[in-house]
Amino acid sequence: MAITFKQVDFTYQPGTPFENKALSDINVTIPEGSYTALIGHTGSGKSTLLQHLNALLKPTSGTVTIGERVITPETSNKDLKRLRQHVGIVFQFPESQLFEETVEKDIAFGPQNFGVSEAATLKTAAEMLALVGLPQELLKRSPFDLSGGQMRRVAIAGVLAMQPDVLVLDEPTAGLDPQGRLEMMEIFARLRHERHLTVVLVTHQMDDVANYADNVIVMDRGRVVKTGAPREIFADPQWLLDHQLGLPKTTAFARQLVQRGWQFERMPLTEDELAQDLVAGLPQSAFGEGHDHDE
Ligand SMILES: Nc1ncnc2c1ncn2[C@@H]1O[C@H](COP(=O)(O)OP(=O)(O)OP(=O)(O)O)[C@@H](O)[C@H]1O
Repeated sequence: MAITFKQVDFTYQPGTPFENKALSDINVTIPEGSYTALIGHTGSGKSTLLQHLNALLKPTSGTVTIGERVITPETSNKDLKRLRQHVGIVFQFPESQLFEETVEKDIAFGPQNFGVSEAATLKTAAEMLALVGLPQELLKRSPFDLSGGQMRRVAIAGVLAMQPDVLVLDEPTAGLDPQGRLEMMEIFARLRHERHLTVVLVTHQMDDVANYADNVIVMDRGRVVKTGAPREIFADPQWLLDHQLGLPKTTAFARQLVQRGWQFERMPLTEDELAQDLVAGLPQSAFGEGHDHDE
């Protein structure tokens, strides 16, 4: 499901002393099936744009087309339930929204609200728990007895239980340890392929952008200032610095090598690319006996 913004402005609390224009003239498409990263320094408008993806906020002017549905400033709040089923948003620290007595009931809550039978929703809950990498014995436990990382996975399972076409993630790894972060990011990558999801990731982690995204939207002061593949976005470090953004660690390291005379045919973005390029650029004598350089 693609989502397209046309000439979208959004102003918080218009006509009051707190009036704040958070989005200006947004024209951008999130292509169906893409893994789109939304980046920009703090206060640039990412969360505001994100809330337009399922009409939690409606544009002050312009249109947002979500699949077939066109959202305008006049769109009524009624009748948005279906849309919200198609676009699932995992907000920051989603575990804070858990509330049911058991994990199973929490995951089943959304589909039950849509009138799905209890038996079917409990089956879905079990499936979704497995999908986020948690064991079935947690189903009957209270979500409040789980670790923070497990609680977050349960909350994500609850969003997935609605079978969304688009999964929107607002800094989903915030506060997790490195292993937890990696596992979480791998779950999203797997889900994207298995369930043919369109993924939108709001993040400050440039390594995650380099490793997972195939499309990037850069925001600055309420405007989209650049869109493109990660390689295009990370090609100009000075531009990134000017917009208070960094480079992926691998690219930053590769730049250090370039300053010392190393030549890359393309700037490596991921550890894998860096390792390949380094090995390809080293003389055979750098390797132990028996190593096949082209392996
Ligand atoms: N409820 C609100 N009322 C008024 N202004 C708001 C509200 N929410 C956000 N803003 C303002 O809108 C602008 C964009 O904020 P937004 O939260 O979308 O940025 P962000 O890029 O998501 O930031 P962060 O990376 O810190 O989460 C900021 O100037 C912010 O202060």
